[in-house]
Amino acid sequence: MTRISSRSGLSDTIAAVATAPGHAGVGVVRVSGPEALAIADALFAGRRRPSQTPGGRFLFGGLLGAGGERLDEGLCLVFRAPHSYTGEDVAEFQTHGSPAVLGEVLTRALELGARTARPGEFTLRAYLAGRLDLTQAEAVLNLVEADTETARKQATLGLSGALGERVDAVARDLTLTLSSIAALLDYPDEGVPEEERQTPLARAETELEALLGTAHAGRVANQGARIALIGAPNAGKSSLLNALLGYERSIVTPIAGTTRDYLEAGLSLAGVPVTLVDTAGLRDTEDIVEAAGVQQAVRLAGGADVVITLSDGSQPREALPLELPPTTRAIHLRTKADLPAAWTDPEVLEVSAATGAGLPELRERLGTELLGDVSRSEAWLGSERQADAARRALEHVRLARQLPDDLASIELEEALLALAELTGRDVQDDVVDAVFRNFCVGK
Ligand SMILES: Nc1nc2c(c(=O)[nH]1)N(C=O)[C@@H](CNc1ccc(C(=O)N[C@@H](CCC(=O)O)C(=O)O)cc1)CN2
Ligand SMILES: Nc1nc2c(ncn2[C@@H]2O[C@H](COP(=O)(O)OP(=O)(O)OP(=O)(O)O)[C@@H](O)[C@H]2O)c(=O)[nH]1
Ligand SMILES: [Mg+2]
Repeated sequence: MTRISSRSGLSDTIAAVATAPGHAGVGVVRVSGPEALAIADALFAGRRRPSQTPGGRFLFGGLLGAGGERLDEGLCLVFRAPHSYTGEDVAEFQTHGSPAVLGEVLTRALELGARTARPGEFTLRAYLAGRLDLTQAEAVLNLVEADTETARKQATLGLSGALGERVDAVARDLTLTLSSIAALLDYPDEGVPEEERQTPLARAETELEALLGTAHAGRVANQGARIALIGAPNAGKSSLLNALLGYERSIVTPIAGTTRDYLEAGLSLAGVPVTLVDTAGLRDTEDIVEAAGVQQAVRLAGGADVVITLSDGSQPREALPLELPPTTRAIHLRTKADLPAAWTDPEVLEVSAATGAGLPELRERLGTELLGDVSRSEAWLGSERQADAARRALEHVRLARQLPDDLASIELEEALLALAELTGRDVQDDVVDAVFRNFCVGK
């Protein structure tokens, strides 16, 4: 991917295919910048010239090659600055969704003076035009990549500006405190009344803590999570994987040691994209293939976001031959609940892959482990970059609460800088570049 520098070449006109590679009903080429409508005039022949068409309209007509031949028939959408996604003049060509047509239309736009858009450059332009803040731009990225309901909901919330508003509310409290400190600095004997200083700061601290509490859920919603199934041979790991998936993905037999190589399968759980990992049953074994599988299982348990341990409820209980680190998010299951129980434990969830008993409860527990108890109607932090900035802001606010007025001011300025970086209101070019580098071309 080309490295972008966010402020260079912004007066150019850019073009890209906006739809996914491959064949589809309709495909879109987008052109944005000062020459967009002039390019459209040369590329498109309809009832009217695009440059003579008011913004917000579409034209039906022919898309023309260099010799005036028809490449396809399609639509031209006309947007006029500042009333477009980027804030610039934009022409969109909606063609039949063939890579051949889209490739030739794009080539023609480039011949007519556009240059290929860099990854995320349409959205970058929207950000630089002040139409989106950086949290909204990142929400666009998360929305394009969303596969599941929770990811989609959070991205839509972020796109509406809800996350930026949460951050701005904190920033207002910090500014308020800073100004009351500044107003009293000339009167060194007075100091800011404790209450005037602590109330907004306490509120800011609480809100930043709440925001940071959403970072894990945000990461899981956007990146997904890995859930490893761990237990002795025959505990019912593969059966549970199949039951959760709703189809027979993994081989199940009464022979202990059936699963040797690990196996992954994707599904949506709690509206979150999840990879379930079935592993070899843990035991000492002479079989070198199985032993390698057991080693893998231990490694997979270590790398999983959640570990589900399974113990056969119809057999005498045996301890898991594996120490999970105390920080592991683990759910313990007693399997084969349809059979007479050889043991019970109120701490352990009972499930039966055979009857489906306990699976709704298991899905709910998994939802809690994955997302925590954050409110789904509030905006969550949507990237590591945002979480990092929020963390720095929180540290400065905490310090400010313990320091005398003049030193507190310095910490509050720092906290405000971190928040401005979060929303992108005041941010270094390289941070912006790093955000947009993750986009695809055409977005
Ligand atoms: N064809 C197409 N569909 C798309 C986009 C696009 O660029 N093209 N979008 C891009 O990712 C998203 C929609 N986002 C957009 C946001 C603002 C404007 C826009 O023109 N706004 C003007 C006019 C508003 C109005 O007419 O009410 C404005 O805000 O002034 C267009 C698309 C999703 N669907
Ligand atoms: N009655 C009953 N039998 C089950 C249940 N789940 C699994 N079994 C049986 O238990 C045996 C082992 O099941 P698997 O799912 O292959 O167990 P596993 O943990 O994957 O075993 P390995 O791959 O050998 O480690 C099979 O005969 C299953 O039919 C259940 O919920 N109820
Ligand atoms: Mg198995």
